[in-house]
Amino acid sequence: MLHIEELSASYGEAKVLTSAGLSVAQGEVATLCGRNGAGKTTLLRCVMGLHPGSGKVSLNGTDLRGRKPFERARLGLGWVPDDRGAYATLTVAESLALPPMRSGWSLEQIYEAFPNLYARRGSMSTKLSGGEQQMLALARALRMGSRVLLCDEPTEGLSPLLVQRVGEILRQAKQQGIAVLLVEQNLHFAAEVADSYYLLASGRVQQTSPADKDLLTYLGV
Ligand SMILES: Nc1ncnc2c1ncn2[C@@H]1O[C@H](COP(=O)(O)OP(=O)(O)OP(=O)(O)O)[C@@H](O)[C@H]1O
Repeated sequence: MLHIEELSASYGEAKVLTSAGLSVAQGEVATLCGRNGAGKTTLLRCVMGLHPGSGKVSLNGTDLRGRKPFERARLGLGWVPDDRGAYATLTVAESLALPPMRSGWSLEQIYEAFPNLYARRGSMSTKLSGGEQQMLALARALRMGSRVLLCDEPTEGLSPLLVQRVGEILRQAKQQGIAVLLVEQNLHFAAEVADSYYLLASGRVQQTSPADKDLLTYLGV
């Protein structure tokens, strides 16, 4: 579904990605691990078209090179950023009422899956707690009808109960054939949802597994 090949990216002279590649199939959750500063967010940003990169990114066989972020979103990429990206001028209900780009979850489905967002539907998005904003970012991607979710540390700073909720929602998305590229440092959480694991180190990506001692040593867990 999502295929990344020989992706390279830099900030000025500093090379962050050098020939990185990975694939995520329909209904698969692929976890991307790596140390702080390894380039995980940069990789997601390149896939979304938010940072320039050379190499090939394709979605269901469609080459995304040269396409703007909104075009990629229309093709089915959903961005769940680590800074949550809440709209400062919209309430929760207004954020979720934006017309879906594709056929996504209904508002009823969203509010059933995210009861805390239903409770806070009249609040300004930026007044939500960090965890609630994280939920809103995920809810918006599902509401938009995204077929591939690019999730950047969706459990960061969440209470154990909310982490569990995110896990349930990702499993539900998987069952619907949605693919997820998950940047996650919490390997215990990843183990509950992931089908495959990749490690980003020295600008390259290699397939790994949570049982791989090298991975655990590398991540210091
Ligand atoms: N806008 C920027 N300008 C210059 N350098 C940047 C910029 N954004 C990120 N970097 C650098 O690029 C490298 C990769 O950053 P990135 O955020 O992609 O890593 P990461 O693996 O997601 O890290 P973390 O786990 O800490 O979020 C880091 O060394 C970072 O300092």
